[in-house]
Amino acid sequence: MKLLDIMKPWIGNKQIKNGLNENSNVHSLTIDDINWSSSMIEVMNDEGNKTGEVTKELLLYLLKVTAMWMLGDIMDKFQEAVIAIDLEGRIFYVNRAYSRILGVATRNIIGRKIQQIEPEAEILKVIDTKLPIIKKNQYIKTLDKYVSVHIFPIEQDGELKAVASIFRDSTTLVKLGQEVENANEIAMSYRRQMEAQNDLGKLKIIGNSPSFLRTVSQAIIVAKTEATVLIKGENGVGKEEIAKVIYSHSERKDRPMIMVNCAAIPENLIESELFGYEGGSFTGAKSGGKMGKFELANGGTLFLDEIGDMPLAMQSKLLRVLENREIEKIGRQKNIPVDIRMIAASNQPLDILIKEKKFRQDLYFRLNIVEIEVPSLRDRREDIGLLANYFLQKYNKKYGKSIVLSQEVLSFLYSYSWPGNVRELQNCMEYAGIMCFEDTFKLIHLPPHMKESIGLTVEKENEFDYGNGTLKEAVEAFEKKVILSAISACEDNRSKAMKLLGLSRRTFYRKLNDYSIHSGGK
Ligand SMILES: Nc1ncnc2c1ncn2[C@@H]1O[C@H](COP(=O)(O)OP(=O)(O)OP(=O)(O)O)[C@@H](O)[C@H]1O
Repeated sequence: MKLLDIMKPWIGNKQIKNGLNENSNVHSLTIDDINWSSSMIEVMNDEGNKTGEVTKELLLYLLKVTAMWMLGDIMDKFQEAVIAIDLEGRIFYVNRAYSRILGVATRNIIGRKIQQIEPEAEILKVIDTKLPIIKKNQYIKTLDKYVSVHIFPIEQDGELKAVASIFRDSTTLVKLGQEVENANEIAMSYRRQMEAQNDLGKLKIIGNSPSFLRTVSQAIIVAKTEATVLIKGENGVGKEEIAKVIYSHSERKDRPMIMVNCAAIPENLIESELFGYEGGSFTGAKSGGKMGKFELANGGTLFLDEIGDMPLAMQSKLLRVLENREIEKIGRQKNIPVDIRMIAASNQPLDILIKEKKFRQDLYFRLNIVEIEVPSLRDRREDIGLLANYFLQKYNKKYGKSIVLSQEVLSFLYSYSWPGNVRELQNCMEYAGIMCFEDTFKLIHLPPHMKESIGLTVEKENEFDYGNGTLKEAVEAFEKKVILSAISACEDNRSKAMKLLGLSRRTFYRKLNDYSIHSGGK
């Protein structure tokens, strides 16, 4: 390999004076032949004949200059920006990518001190520390760009001479990464929704609306933790169902879940119900004592429904349990340690109860570690059809029927305000399951309060004229009316009316005869 051939692209065919013979062929200096111990280096032609001489210093200088040109040209091809500063911070080298990424011309940078351009520049730190810095995806505010930087000291014979920095514009990469992350997030949320849907299938809880699926996803996520959860939502929205989702997805699913409806326990019994008592601790106490719900739930989960109805004195006790994780059993000297995962639910706005001093704020904060809101049925009307059909099938099975929803009822269900939420819808379907003896569930089969809401007349019991006769006459008149309305509700289908009334064939026909009820219910 010819050494000067390497230099050729940079120094061209110019003959180098000052040490090289006028006639020497600079292309013919062969690396392998150089005798570096000599102060003069011989230059040969291609045939191997000596054509001249060059001093070692000059050759070394040429090599350095060439190397710099060469490297400079190579570094200008880099996508990465390169900058080098001396120990005073003066910039003595930048490549083309540097001026492109920073948007400044090289001539405006070379010779300037980096302190004037960027006083806080990381590169300055390396002058003091002599330690390299590697940073990925640093956001540069002034450029609105992300860069990955590698700053390193340049030392010669153990002495720091300069500091260089190579950095890459990683904005596209970072943005791509962010997009991938977003895509992952979306995929995750779809996955969670899918899981939620599968779980709904297993749990027999119905709903496909985004807001309901979000609630279920939240429940599944929080289930894996030990956090106390407060479930909020109107009456009958399915708070208890969500509590079951949390329980069935938690680590404690194999241990008991004890449910307490705080509104259903009389105030004077709530303490003994929750905390239990030792035998003989008060008059009327069972001799063997009683385990409270907390003790029963030990190691498992306690679901306190309607927490807003808990008396204030009990709230203080509950707060103590949550803080100390031990219960004070009535009549017992020593507290009992408990390990309980708490889930509470309320359909009352606790913030208002707090303002009215009916609910302790400190207890609220203790319970409300994670809050889950179950949306009202009004706010997820997409679920109405699904739920209605689910309940109708359930009650069809229970009452041996095969009723289907009519379009008019379905439209009504979608437009109704559902103050009682899912429970009201469930009751409506059960009512139809009992009262409808046709194949189609029509408006007339809706429960009375719903019929009234759309102006359908409802026969009221107290509108019945019992007359002034004997009790027997009044009972007979009433019986006739009930039979007639059953026949009418079943559109003159007597077998259905018979079933609706719960009468045997013989009794039914005897009564038709007794009351002279003939065709068409007349
Ligand atoms: N998504 C659902 N899928 C199927 N059934 C549901 C769903 N949500 C609620 N239900 C049913 O509706 C009824 C009321 O639900 P739940 O008791 O969970 O409501 P809640 O909000 O706890 O009521 P409350 O405010 O009275 O305590 C229950 O019979 C329950 O099984």
